[in-house]
Amino acid sequence: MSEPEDLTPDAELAEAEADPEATRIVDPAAVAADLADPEAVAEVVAPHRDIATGEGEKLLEVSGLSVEFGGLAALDDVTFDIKRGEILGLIGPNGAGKTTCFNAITGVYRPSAGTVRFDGAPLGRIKQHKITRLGIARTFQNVRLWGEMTALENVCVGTDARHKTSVFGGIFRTPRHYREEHDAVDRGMALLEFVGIAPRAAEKASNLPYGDQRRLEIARALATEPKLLCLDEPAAGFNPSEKTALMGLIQKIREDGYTVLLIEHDMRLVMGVTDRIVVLEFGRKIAEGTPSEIRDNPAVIAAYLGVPDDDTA
Ligand SMILES: Nc1ncnc2c1ncn2[C@@H]1O[C@H](COP(=O)(O)OP(=O)(O)OP(=O)(O)O)[C@@H](O)[C@H]1O
Repeated sequence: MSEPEDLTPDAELAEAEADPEATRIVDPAAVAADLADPEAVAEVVAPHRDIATGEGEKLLEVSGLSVEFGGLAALDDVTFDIKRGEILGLIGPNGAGKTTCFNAITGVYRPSAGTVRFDGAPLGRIKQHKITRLGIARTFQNVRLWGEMTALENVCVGTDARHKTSVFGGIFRTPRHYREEHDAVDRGMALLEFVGIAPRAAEKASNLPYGDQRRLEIARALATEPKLLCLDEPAAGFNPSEKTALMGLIQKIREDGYTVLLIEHDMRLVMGVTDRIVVLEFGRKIAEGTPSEIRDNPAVIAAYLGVPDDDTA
């Protein structure tokens, strides 16, 4: 079967990939002229997502969630919800149960009690990869990328989660397979531009500066077209100006129609970017409210007392 002409990967990108002497820096405007237009990029980044939940209604409902490790209750009867279109912060001192809560929602851990409903249906005992397909994507506390793959390839792997081509289609290179491959490259480039690292598309992920690796992780998570994006300490290791830039990116992600669950240690960032905050301590929810309500909440102040600002979350 011959390759349909309009479905071949962009020539510039293929050339850059083939030339070992190349600087490995891709000019995004040469790969796709549309990347120069932020609105066009935002549209490609957030295509129509099939979300049953209405704007402002509960997208995720966590109810009575408990997780135990041996005798230790890492999460104890925790209840909260995330409304579609909001940025919800999940904070608490070290060991409070934030990551455990993420892991229980995303199918890494099995809760010992409680339920999680997502987009109107119970998640139950669903496997991790199925949760991605249902529309929950996450980044990790420690960056997890395919270091030997380029930035663009890392993102295209994310778009793969949405592809419909069967194994047969992949082996025999059906027109649909080519179309999806081409779409993945276009969308991958738009995602890299959206998070601010398109010029580094052809660089190996392991060669990217740390801050760009964190942005790449976010792009890869967005590539799966999630209904809910879970960010686990995305500003870890960032300097103040990188943190400010990250706040801008998180706001941009929300403006593009995504719902965000954010675990973050930096209080300035959490207070500045979230709509509501849930506070955990020793596995239990001790407070919930707007950033200003949380800032003045005596239980929260007590939980953090004596802990310098940058070490809290
Ligand atoms: N896989 C595990 N096995 C045993 N105990 C665990 C496991 N994961 C977490 N814990 C324990 O559960 C509790 C909650 O940990 P968790 O990592 O969820 O906290 P956290 O709020 O995310 O902390 P941090 O801010 O330090 O990342 C801690 O006491 C931790 O030691």
